[in-house]
Amino acid sequence: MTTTAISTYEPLTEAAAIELAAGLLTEGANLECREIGDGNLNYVFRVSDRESGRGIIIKQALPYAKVVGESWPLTLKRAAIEAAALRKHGEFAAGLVPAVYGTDDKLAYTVMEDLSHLTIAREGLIQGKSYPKLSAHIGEYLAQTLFHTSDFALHPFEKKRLAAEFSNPELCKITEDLVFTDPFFDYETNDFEPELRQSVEAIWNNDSLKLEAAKLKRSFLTEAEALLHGDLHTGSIFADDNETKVIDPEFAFYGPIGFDVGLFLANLIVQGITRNREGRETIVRHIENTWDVFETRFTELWESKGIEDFRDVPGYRQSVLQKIFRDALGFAGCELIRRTIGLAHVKDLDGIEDAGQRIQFKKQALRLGETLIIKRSELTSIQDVTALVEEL
Ligand SMILES: Nc1ncnc2c1ncn2[C@@H]1O[C@H](COP(=O)(O)OP(=O)(O)O)[C@@H](O)[C@H]1O
Ligand SMILES: CSC[C@H]1O[C@H](OP(=O)(O)O)[C@H](O)[C@@H]1O
Repeated sequence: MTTTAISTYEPLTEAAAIELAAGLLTEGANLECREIGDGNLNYVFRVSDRESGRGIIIKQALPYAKVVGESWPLTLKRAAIEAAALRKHGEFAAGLVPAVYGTDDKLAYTVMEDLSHLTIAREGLIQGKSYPKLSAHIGEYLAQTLFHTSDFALHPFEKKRLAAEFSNPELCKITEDLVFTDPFFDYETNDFEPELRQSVEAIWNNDSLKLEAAKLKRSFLTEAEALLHGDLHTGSIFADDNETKVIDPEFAFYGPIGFDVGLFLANLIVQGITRNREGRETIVRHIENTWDVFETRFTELWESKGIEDFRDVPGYRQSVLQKIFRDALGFAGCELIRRTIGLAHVKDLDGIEDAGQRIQFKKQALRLGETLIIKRSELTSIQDVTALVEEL
């Protein structure tokens, strides 16, 4: 795709987005455009042909975090990272990410496949949808993207080249602060109802919990295991009954494999907390199936494509998967806590209108988060985890 005549960064308008899209949609098409971004950080323009309804998406980074405003400057490079991660992950999980049609680093935008025929999984799950293929698809996505970008599959030179290409310090700092640090201290970014103060202060005063959070943060800071999505929550997944597409990898970087796995599990758990017994079963099955599919496919890839000299040493693969599982539970615990009392909440919980019920669910989320962090070495199977959700 060619770049525009605009030579310096400026935020796109709907009219400018139509101009950019004109060459990509059918010539002479009668185009319309709407800014549809509902995330925390970026503009998302949908340009479509009024007659056919066919569209494309132009996602543009702003030089600051949209949710806070200009007082929180943020690198424009995140747009290039997101496009490169979509392309790299697409090499291994084709069909599970949107196609990228073009990028412009100066204007910090990516042109990609329009997925408007699907629904954001968080929204659908809140409405009670079950998405029968969601966990099989995400388990597959996790195994393919994480295995193929790790030292288990790549020559060490290529792995380190990719790790350098995906250096993403500003976005990582957001996660280091908002997921791993701020919720564990009385910091002003935190945001919670007064009814939760007692539970929150118990977290701030719990040194054993904080010790484990510190270890998890250190893993996130130091363990360059694979190219992560970096923010794999259910708001970053489009789905229907047959299709699943993972979007928004602007937090991509080389980090611990369990982080992507844990974030997805945590966001399923949050949804499970809000459901009645029957609805919760669907979520429990998704939690179990995500791990089962991930573990099975990772094992197959290990055996068929693994290049590590120690690959066939008895017990090595099992120890790698055990570490990923343990890390995933710890990271899931941190995600549960930060989505409840940190800066960035989730609609699954905040959208509950009955205040008493909302507070009860949030307390459950905090308790489960603490348990996953503290007991991550004792929970040895995914059924140990789902038992905790079923017991609620
Ligand atoms: N490829 C796409 N097709 C259709 N809608 C999209 C697409 N990408 C993003 N969107 C819409 O824009 C919203 C925000 O996109 P997202 O990538 O999550 O932005 P942010 O980085 O700001 O969180 C999504 O929730 C979805 O509604
Ligand atoms: C100020 S960024 C807060 C939060 O937003 C990101 O999510 P998304 O881009 O999907 O809206 C990420 O989870 C950050 O932690």
